[in-house]
Amino acid sequence: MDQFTPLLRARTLTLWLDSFSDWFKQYCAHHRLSIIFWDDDMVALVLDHREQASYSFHSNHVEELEPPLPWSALGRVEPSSQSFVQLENESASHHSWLLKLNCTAPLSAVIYLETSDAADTSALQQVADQSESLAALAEIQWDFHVLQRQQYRMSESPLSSGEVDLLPIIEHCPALISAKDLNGNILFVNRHFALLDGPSPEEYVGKNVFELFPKKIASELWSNDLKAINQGGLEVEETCHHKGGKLHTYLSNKFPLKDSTGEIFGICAISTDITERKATELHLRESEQRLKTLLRYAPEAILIFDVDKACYIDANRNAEKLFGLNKRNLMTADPATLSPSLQSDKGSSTTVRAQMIQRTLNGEVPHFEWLCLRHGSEAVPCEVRMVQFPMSGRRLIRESFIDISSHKASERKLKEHEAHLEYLAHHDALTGLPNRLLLADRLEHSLALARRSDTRVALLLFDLDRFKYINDTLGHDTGDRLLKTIANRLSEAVRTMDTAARLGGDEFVVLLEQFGALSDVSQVASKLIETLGEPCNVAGHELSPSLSIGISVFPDDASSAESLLKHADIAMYKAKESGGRHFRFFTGEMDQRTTQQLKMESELRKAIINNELSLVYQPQLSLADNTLCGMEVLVRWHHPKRGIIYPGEFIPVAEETGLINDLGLWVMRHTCKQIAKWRKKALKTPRISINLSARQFHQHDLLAQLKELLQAHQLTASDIEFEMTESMLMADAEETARLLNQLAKFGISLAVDDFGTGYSSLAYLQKFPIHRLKIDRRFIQHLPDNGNDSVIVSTIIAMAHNMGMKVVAEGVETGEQQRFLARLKCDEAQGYLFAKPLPTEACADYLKNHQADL
Ligand SMILES: Nc1nc2c(ncn2[C@@H]2O[C@@H]3COP(=O)(O)O[C@H]4[C@@H](O)[C@H](n5cnc6c(=O)[nH]c(N)nc65)O[C@@H]4COP(=O)(O)O[C@H]3[C@H]2O)c(=O)[nH]1
Repeated sequence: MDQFTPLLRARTLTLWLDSFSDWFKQYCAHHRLSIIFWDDDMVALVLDHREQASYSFHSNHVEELEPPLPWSALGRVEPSSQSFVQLENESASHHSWLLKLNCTAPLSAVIYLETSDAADTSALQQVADQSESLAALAEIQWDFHVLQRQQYRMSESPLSSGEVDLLPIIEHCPALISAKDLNGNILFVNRHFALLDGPSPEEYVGKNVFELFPKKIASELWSNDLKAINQGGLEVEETCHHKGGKLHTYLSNKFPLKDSTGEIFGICAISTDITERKATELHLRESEQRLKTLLRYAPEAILIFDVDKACYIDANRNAEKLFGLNKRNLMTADPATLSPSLQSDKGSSTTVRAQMIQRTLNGEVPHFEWLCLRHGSEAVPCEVRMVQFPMSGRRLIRESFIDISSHKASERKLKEHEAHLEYLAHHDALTGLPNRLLLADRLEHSLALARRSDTRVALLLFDLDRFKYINDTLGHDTGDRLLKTIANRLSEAVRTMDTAARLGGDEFVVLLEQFGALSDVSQVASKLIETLGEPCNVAGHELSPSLSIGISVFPDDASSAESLLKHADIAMYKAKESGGRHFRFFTGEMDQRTTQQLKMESELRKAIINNELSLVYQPQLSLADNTLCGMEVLVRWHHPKRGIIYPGEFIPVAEETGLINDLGLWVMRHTCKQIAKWRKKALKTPRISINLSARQFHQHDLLAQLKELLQAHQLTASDIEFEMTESMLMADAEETARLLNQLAKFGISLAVDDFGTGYSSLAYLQKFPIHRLKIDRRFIQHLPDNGNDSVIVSTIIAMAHNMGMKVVAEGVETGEQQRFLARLKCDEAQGYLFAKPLPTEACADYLKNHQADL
C-alpha cells in the first residue's frame, strides 16, 4: 500500500476498471455487473456496464442487491445517505468518483454479477479471476457474489400447459397464416385473409388454391408448397391481390406439417406483407442509383470521404482525371498524398483539411481554394466544396473539386496586364522614365520623409535649349531620338536612390534626396549640364544638346511639392535668360515677379468680363500719295487703380496664361462691331489689322470664330487683316503654312509684324501666303543716318517686292524718315508722324477727314 500515492492508486484503479469494462462488455455482455467501493465514510461507485453510459449509479439498484451490501461494514453510510445522493448527482464518470475516495486508507469492494444462466460457469469464473487481479493490484478487501435470477422454462409456460388458447393469437397475427393438405386444399386460414381479393376467411376452408386464386398465382403458390415439402421448409417471396385489385408482395415461410408419428400431412405458410418494405427498398435502390449517376456524370470531380475510416470510399471519373489515379488507387490513397504539403498561402494542407472536415461535420458547407496533386506531382488549383453526405448513420463527406487552373491562368494574365497598365500609367512611353504622376508620388513621399527626418530635398528641373527648333527643322523622329539619348544619359548620371523623370515635351526632373550641402546639388547640376550636353549623333545629325536647370530646395524654397516644382520652373527660366547651359537656384526675388504676374492674370481675367478694355486705331498711309490705306487696332486696359496699361505689359501675361484667347476674341468681336457701326454711319473704313497671338493662331476654331463675326456684322474678309510676329511663324513651319493657307483661302490678308527681329529668312517666308511685311520700329528709328539700318531696310523692301509682298514701315516719327522710305519705294508707313493710336471717337473724325482716300 505504501508505495501508492493516493493519486496513483486512484489512477491504477481507473485504468483497471477501463480495461475490465472493455473485457466485460466483450465476453459477458448479457450479465449485469455492479462494483461497489467504499472507504471509511463513503460508498464510491456502482458499475453497471449495461446502462447507456459505461458507468452509472443507481441507489435503487444497490438496495436490490443480493446478498445485501454489508451496510454494517460501511460504517455510517446508508443507501439514502448524503454520500450516495451526492454521487448520484455527478456525471457518470467513475474517475471522479474514485478520486473522492480516501485512497490512502484501506479500501473495500464488492462485486455482484447477475446472471440468468446457471450453466455459464466459465464466464463467472473469468469475472472472478479478473476481480482477483483487481484486488491484488490495488490491495482492496474484495468480495465476489454471483446472483442467479431465474428464467421461465417453456415447460412451465401457461401456453404449453394448455391454460392459454393459441388460436386467437394465430387469428389476430398480422400475417397470413394458412394450412393446406397435400392436395392443396385449404385446411385453415386466419382472419388476415379477409384482406385478400377473395372470399371471406371462413369460405377458404375446403377449397383448392386453384379455385381461390388466379391460375398464375395459384400455380406459383402450389409449386412453392411442393418445394417446401420436399426441402423440409422454404422462405420465398409470393404475390397476391388485395381487395381493390392491388398486388401485394409477401415473404412466406413454408414448412411441412407433421402428425405425432412424424408423417407429413400438410403445409403451413406464414406470409408477411413486405410490399411497403420492398417499395422502400426499391426507392432506396433507385435513389442510390440516381446518386451514383449524379456522381458519375457530375461536371466536378467528386470524392466521398469516410470520416471514421479516414479514407475515400467513392470517386467519379472526373476525380480520376483530376488526380490522375484510377478509382481503386484513389480509394486506397492516403488523402494527405492527394495535395502538396503546403497550400499556396503556405498553410499546412493537413491542418487546413482537418479544419474543413470539422466545419463540415458541424453542419457548415465550406467552400475554399485548394491545391490538389495530379499524378502525385503536378499542383492543380481547385475550388473545393465540402458537404455532409448522410448515409445510414455513417459520417461521410462529399468533396467536389472544380479545376480552376485556366481561370487562375487568365487571372494571372489579367494581373500582368494590370501591372503593365500600371507601369504605363506611371512611366513615360518614349523614354521609360517615371512620368509626372509617379514623380508627384515620389516627391510627396520624399517630402514626408524629409519632414520627419529634418532633411532637405532638391528638385532639378531642366529642358533642352532650342529643342523646338531641332524638332521643327530635323523632324519629330530626330527630336524623339534626342530625348531618348538624354533620358539614357540622365538615368546613368543619377544615383539609383534619386528619381529622374520626364514631365513631358523636353522637360525633365531630377529629385535628389539625402544630400549634404547645397554645393553637392550644384555639383550634380554641373555634371548634368556637362554629361547630358556632350555631342551626340542622332539620326545622322551631329547635335550638342544644351540644357538650363532650375533648382528649388525643400524646405528652403517651398513646403509643398507643387510650389517646389513651380519655383524650379521659375529658376529654370532665369537660367535660360542667362543664355542657356546654366543652372540657377530659386530665389525669393524671382518669385516676386511671378506673384505680380499672378495678380495681373486675375485682374486681367476680371478686366475682360468688366469691359475694362478698349480699342485704339492707328492709321497706315500709302507713302506714294499720303492717302489712308489701313489702320492697326491696338488694345488698351483701363485699370481702375493704375489707369491705362499698355499691351506690352499685359499681352505677355495673357499669352502665358492662355487668357489671350479670350482677350483676342474680345478684340476681334469689338473691332468687327465698331467697323459695322461706322459703316452704319456711312463712314468708309480701310483694311483694319488685328494682332494675332501665337496661341490664338493655333486655336482650332479661329477661322470659324472670324467667319461668324464677319457674317454677324455683314463684313467681308477683305475688311480685316491679321498681323503675326515673325518668331510666331517660324515656330512650326509646316503647321504655320497649313493655317496661313486656310486663312488666305478665306480671303484674309496677312502681315508679318516686327519683321527683322527674328531669325527668319525672306526665302523661308516665300513659302507662306504673306501679303505685307512690317519692318520693326527699331530699324526705322535711326534712319536715314544709320547706314546699317538703311541697308537692311532697303534690302528688305527690295526682296519683299521681288516676292510680291508689300512693305509697311513701323514707328515713322519724322518727315526725313518718311521721305527716305518713300525713296526706297516702301509702300506704306505707320507712326506718330501721321497719327498716334486713336480712340474710337477721334478715329471716327479721322475717318471722316479721309473719306476721299477710300
Ligand atoms: N515709339 C513709337 N511707338 C509707336 C509709333 N507708332 C506706333 N507705335 C506703337 O507701336 C506698337 C505697334 O504695334 P505692334 O508692333 O503691333 O505691337 C503691339 C502688338 O504686338 C501688341 N498688341 C497691341 N494690341 C494687341 C492686340 O489686340 N492683340 C495682340 N495679340 N497684341 C496686341 O502690343 C504691342 C504694343 O502695342 P502698343 O503699346 O499699342 O504700341 C503700338 C503703337 O502704339 C511711333 O511712331 N513711335
